[in-house]
Formats: sequence, C-alpha cells, structure tokens
Amino acid sequence: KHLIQVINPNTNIAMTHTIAEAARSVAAPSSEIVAVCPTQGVESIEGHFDEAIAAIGVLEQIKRGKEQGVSGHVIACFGDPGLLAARELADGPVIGIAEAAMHVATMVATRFSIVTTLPRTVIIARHLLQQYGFEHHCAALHAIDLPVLALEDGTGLAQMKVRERCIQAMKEDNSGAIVLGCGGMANLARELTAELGIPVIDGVTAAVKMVESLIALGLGTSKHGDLAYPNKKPLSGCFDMLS
Ligand SMILES: O=C(O)C[C@H]1NC(=O)NC1=O
Repeated sequence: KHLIQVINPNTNIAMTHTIAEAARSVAAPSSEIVAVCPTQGVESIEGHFDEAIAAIGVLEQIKRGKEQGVSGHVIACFGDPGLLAARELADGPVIGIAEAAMHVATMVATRFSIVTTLPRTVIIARHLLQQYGFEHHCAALHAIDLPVLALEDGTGLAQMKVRERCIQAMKEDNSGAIVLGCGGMANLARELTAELGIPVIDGVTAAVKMVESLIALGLGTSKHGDLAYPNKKPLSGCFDMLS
C-alpha cells in the first residue's frame, strides 16, 4: 500500500474529515489516505496572513509525513499554501488542490469558472492562475461571500450558495467546467456535476488521483535544482521543529 498524506492546512477538524472522506472516496485500493491538519495555526484560511501562518503547519506535516514514509502529499487548501516550500522538503510528489483542479478543468473544457468562498480570496486564486499559466483558461471567478467555516456549520446555507453560484456561472460565463475553490467543498462536486450537467471539479479528489498517477509513473519531486532539499542551517525558536 502507498500512504498518501492529505493535509488540511487549516486546523478545523470537521473540514479535515470532509476532506478525508472525499479523498478516500476516490483512492485506489493500493492507496491509504492519511488525513492530517496542523497541530497549531489558523482555523480557516481567508487571506494572505492566514496563508503565511498555514504554510508553516503544512511544512511541519510534510516533515512528519516523510518520517512516516508516505509516498506523496496533497495540500488541501485552495491557496496551495507552502506548495514550493513543501516540494523542497518532500521526496514524493506534492500536489495542491487548486493546481490539480485547474489542470483537470483544462483537460475537459477550454474555459472554466471558479466558485470560492470570500471575495477577498479571489485574488489568491488569480495569483495561482498566473503562476500555473491558466489565466486565459479561467472565464470568471465567483465568491459565495460566506466564511470558509460556513461550509461546516451544518445549516446547508453555504452548500446552497455554492449550487446557486455554479448555476449562475454555467449561465453567464460561457465556461465548460466549474472548479470548486475550497477544500471544504470537496463533497459537493459529484452531485453538482450530475445535477447541473457540467463538470464540477473538486481539487481534493483530483489531487489524490494525480499523486497516485505520479507514484505509478515512479516520479517524485525533483531534487535537481531549485526544489532540492533546503540548505542546512540551524532553525531557532519554534522553527526548531522543522530541523
Ligand atoms: O480560500 C478559500 O476560500 C478556501 C481555503 N481556505 C481554507 O481554509 N481552505 C480552503 O480551501
């Protein structure tokens, strides 16, 4: 069995379970999902400040995963926090859910829309579109204008808003696919795809299958060049945990 570590970079346990369930729903029999979240950090990631905090927790979990002998890692937050730093530490593949969902969307449609949570995090998705080279593939970005943890409050309001925005995107954007812009939306994609008749893509499940593919291809993170292990130096204070 290959252990695949799925990291929820926020510390919300309910969302970690939502993410874990989605990951396990698509994992191959040869894969075992190890779902984790940081021991310390921020309960939801809703901007650049939160991302900076979450990235440290991601690195701590990557280190722990390596020690456990995992074969690959998923960063299950739509900002892909700490992705390249995590790749410096990791031997196996590290895939972010935004990266995974965007790549998959370009394989099934010429243009896609993104539906995320807060308006203020749309800029993070925009930056990723630029970084990954998908700016011209994304027709529009929509926000349900609810906090990330509204997805775990049990009222169903956030889920209803996601559905509404997906229907609006389908009508207005002339996109062939929709990307769900939050790890906490991972359990909505299949049902929305069936109901709306348009590929609605979740990055958690997409990333799990990409990690499995890379493992099957015998590909880990390159250690040749700028993703080599970090240069050895003493880390002081709380960062000692990353030594
Ligand atoms: O940016 C967002 O709205 C979603 C992002 N924040 C979070 O805590 N998990 C996520 O996937």
